Amino acid sequence: MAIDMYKLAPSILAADFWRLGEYIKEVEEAGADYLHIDVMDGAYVPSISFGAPVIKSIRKESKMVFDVHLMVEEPIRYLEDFKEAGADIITVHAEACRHLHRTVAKIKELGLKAGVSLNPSTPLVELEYIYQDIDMVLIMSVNPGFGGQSFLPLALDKIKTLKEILKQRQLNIDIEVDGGITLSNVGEVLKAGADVIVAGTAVFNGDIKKNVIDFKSAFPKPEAVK
Ligand SMILES: O=C(CO)[C@H](O)[C@H](O)COP(=O)(O)O
Ligand SMILES: [Fe+2]
Repeated sequence: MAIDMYKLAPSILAADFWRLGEYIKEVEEAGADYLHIDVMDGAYVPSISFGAPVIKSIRKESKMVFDVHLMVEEPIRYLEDFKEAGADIITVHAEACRHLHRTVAKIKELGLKAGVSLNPSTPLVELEYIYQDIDMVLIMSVNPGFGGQSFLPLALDKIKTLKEILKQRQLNIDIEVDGGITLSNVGEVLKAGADVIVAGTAVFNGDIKKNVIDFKSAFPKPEAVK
C-alpha cells in the first residue's frame, strides 16, 4: 500500500450533533480523509443513531468521502436511500445480511465502494467467497452499537491474518479498523496492517484539529513502508 493511502476516518457518532456542521468542517480542514458515518437501527445493535436524511443534509456542505457503516438488519432494503443521500462507501455487516453476496452486488451496481464488516467474534472465513467483490473489510475492534468502548486486542491477530491473506492472494482490499482506537493504540493497529483508522471519541473530544493532526502523524512515514 502506498504511503498516501493510509486514511483517517473520524466517526461523527462522537460529535456534538448541535454543532455537527462545524465539527465536520473542522476535521475536513485538519486533513481527515473519510467521514465515518455510523447508522444504527436499534435492532441489529441496541442503539438508534440517525439515517439517510442526516447524511443528505451534511452531503450538501461537505466534499469528504462518506464512509457509511450500516449497523442495520437486512441493509439491502436501504442501499438506494444511502446512495441518494450521498454515500461513497457502504459497509454492511456480514452477520446482518441474509444474502451477503446479493447485498454487496447491489452496492457495486449502485456505483459505490463496498465494505463488509465482521464483529469481534466473527471469523475471517466468512469472507472466503466475497473477497473478489469487495473494496474494504471493516474489522470491528469493539462490539458494535456504541462509541467510547475499549479496544479489544483480539482484533490485532485478525488484522494480521487478514493482511497476510490479502497479500498472498494479491487482493487490493483496504482493511479498516473501528472501535476504541486512540493515540496510544493506533501504532499497533497500523503495525498489524490497518489501512483505514476510524476514531470517534479520540478525535471529537478536546482539540479536534490537534487530534486529527496527531493521528495523521502516527501513520507510517514513507521510509518505514516497504
Ligand atoms: O461503529 C462504531 C460503534 O459501533 C463506531 O464507529 C466506533 O465505536 C467509533 O467510536 P470510538 O472511536 O469512540 O470507539
Ligand atoms: Fe463505525
